[in-house]
Amino acid sequence: MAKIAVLGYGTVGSGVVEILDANAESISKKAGQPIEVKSVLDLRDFPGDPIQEKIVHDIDLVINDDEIDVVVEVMGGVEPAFTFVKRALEAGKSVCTSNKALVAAHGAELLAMAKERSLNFMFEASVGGGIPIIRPLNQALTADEITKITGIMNGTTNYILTKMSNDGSSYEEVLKEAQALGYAERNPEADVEGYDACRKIAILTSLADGRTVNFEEITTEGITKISNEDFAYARKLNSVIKLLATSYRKDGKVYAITAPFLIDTTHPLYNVNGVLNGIYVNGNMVGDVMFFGAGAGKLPTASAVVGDIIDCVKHKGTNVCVIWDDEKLELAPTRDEVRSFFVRVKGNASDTAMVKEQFGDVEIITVDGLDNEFGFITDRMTEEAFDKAASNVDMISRIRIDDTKLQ
Ligand SMILES: NC(=O)c1ccc[n+]([C@@H]2O[C@H](COP(=O)([O-])OP(=O)(O)OC[C@H]3O[C@@H](n4cnc5c(N)ncnc54)[C@H](OP(=O)(O)O)[C@@H]3O)[C@@H](O)[C@H]2O)c1
Ligand SMILES: N[C@@H](CCO)C(=O)O
Repeated sequence: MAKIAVLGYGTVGSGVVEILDANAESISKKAGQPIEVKSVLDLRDFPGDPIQEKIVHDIDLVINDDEIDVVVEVMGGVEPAFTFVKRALEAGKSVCTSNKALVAAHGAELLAMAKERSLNFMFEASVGGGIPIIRPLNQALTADEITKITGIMNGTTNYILTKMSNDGSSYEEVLKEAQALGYAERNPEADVEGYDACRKIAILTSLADGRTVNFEEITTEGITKISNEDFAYARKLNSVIKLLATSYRKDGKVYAITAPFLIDTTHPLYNVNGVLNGIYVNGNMVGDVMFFGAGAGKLPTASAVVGDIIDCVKHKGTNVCVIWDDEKLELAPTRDEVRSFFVRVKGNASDTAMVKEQFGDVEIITVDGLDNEFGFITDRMTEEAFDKAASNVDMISRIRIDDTKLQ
């Protein structure tokens, strides 16, 4: 019998307990022994909940319990999660977490601590909820040099963008729904301002490269400025607006960005809607690979955590090697990136001289009901050249265009 402790009995933590109970028999077969939740650390009591007798409020009761082999950190935030996880590893316990804030900030250090002690630090649920993406990068795709990762990596914002686009729902209303469904972060600013997706692409890029990406250096824009007018133009262009987190390697440099992008029907992520996430990976040998599934929510996320718990139990005494060290991976500047942009400007669609002077002979796009403005799509140009040209027109908004295609 393997005994574990769960830190945090919220959306994910309660899902972990539920799955270990519901699938106890098959999990026991796969792990080679039954897995029992010995204690659950939380700030609250849960009277009436079957877990109530296992609730503890003092982390020392977990750390000092020699029967506990695996600690599952699903509280969120960097502190005290970081301290608790370090203490668990120092006490000889493997750790599984869904906490991307923790992994993006301290992944390399915690992996090194686990390796030194023949333990494991696993974090499959930290990116893409229930979608397997960490293990594929660590194991199945290691023959390749990863040339590009681009994905919809935040369920909350994809849910919001899908509902706003398809049903015309208001931003505030759909954000509340996403919170009620357990998708959003405790402070949903992390979702809607793109910080959560930024941390996820930092984790994936660090795993793909083996060096650490500082997530704070990734250009990051959220979805809060996307308007119903933007969706109207997107529809006219047979396109949708998605929050993409992307990194790619070009001419020996690595670029990374998290921002809303306009994508058309030929894009591999065009049909990834609602809370679903989709992650496209290109390897220099395998070519294109796609990962798709529930990106957030109690049971999908907990499923990925329990997969890690089983792996930790199976590998007790053996470190499953993950190459991610603390050497810094320098990112190339966003201003050098080349792409097209969709732009909305103020003015009459018959008076486009200034736009054409700056951007060349672009095709003018108008939408019925949107007066005194028009849109256009630029040729491919650097971000720096775009910003310079855009400063000379009366721009309302711009959305980058991603033209990833399955090859
Ligand atoms: N929800 C998802 O779909 C999802 C998906 C993937 C990853 N994640 C990640 O998984 C983690 C947990 O998310 P969640 O949605 O399950 O959050 P949650 O519902 O807020 O649950 C967190 C739980 O931890 C407890 N907690 C917080 N600080 C604590 C402390 N210092 N000591 C003991 N207990 C503490 C909270 O108690 P109180 O409520 O009393 O504060 C709460 O019960 C986060 O890192 C999140 O980013 C979530
Ligand atoms: N808040 C996150 C949870 C899953 O990481 C999201 O919406 O994707």
